Amino acid sequence: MIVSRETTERLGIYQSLIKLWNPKINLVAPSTVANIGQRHIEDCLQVARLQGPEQGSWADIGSGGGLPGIVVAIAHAERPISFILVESDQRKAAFLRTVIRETGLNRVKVLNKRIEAVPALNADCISTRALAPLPRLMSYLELHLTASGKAFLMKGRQWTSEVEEARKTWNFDYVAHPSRTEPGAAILEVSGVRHGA
Ligand SMILES: C[S@@+](CC[C@H](N)C(=O)[O-])C[C@H]1O[C@@H](n2cnc3c(N)ncnc32)[C@H](O)[C@@H]1O
Repeated sequence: MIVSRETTERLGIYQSLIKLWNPKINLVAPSTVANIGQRHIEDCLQVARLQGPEQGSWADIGSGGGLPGIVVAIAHAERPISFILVESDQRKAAFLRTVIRETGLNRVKVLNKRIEAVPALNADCISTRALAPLPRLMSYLELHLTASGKAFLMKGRQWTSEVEEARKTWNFDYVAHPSRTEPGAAILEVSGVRHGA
């Protein structure tokens, strides 16, 4: 992926805002602030490098400080995709709105609600990192992903056992993309989610 000057500038603004707000609202673990570029930005750019939609709608759920939602929205700013960042915490939602304003991301909106309380989003793509175990994520995907849509779920080292657990109650197809930033972790590309083993 070629990273344009505009993308680099926006990512720079985003990192500065995380550093500014982090002492007050803990967007990322304080121990990782010195290494935001590799630990968070590069980690999330991996999602943008996978084969995602060229247009349509993309929901990032449990966005927190915008990881991976803001990073992907910056990387795909030229694509006609409307992004929606779902985040239940009011202060984090305020942070996300500030980032959107300061970076001029005009296709990104914030929904300050719990994902379970949001009417079906019919998203073409859903992303998430560190929100919930896979079985619970499946129920969110069933509700909010279009039938032909796909999800990118950033999972830690325990992803194989989470897949096993989810398989007990859910049918789904997946491809595991090994993480380049965290050994053993993976980005699960999931589609065809339906209830029943
Ligand atoms: C562990 S943080 C991860 C944040 C971000 N995705 C990251 O990787 O840094 C989980 C975030 O999800 C939000 N959250 C938790 N449950 C939620 C729900 N049911 N609906 C919407 N947001 C939720 C929390 O407020 C928190 O900001």
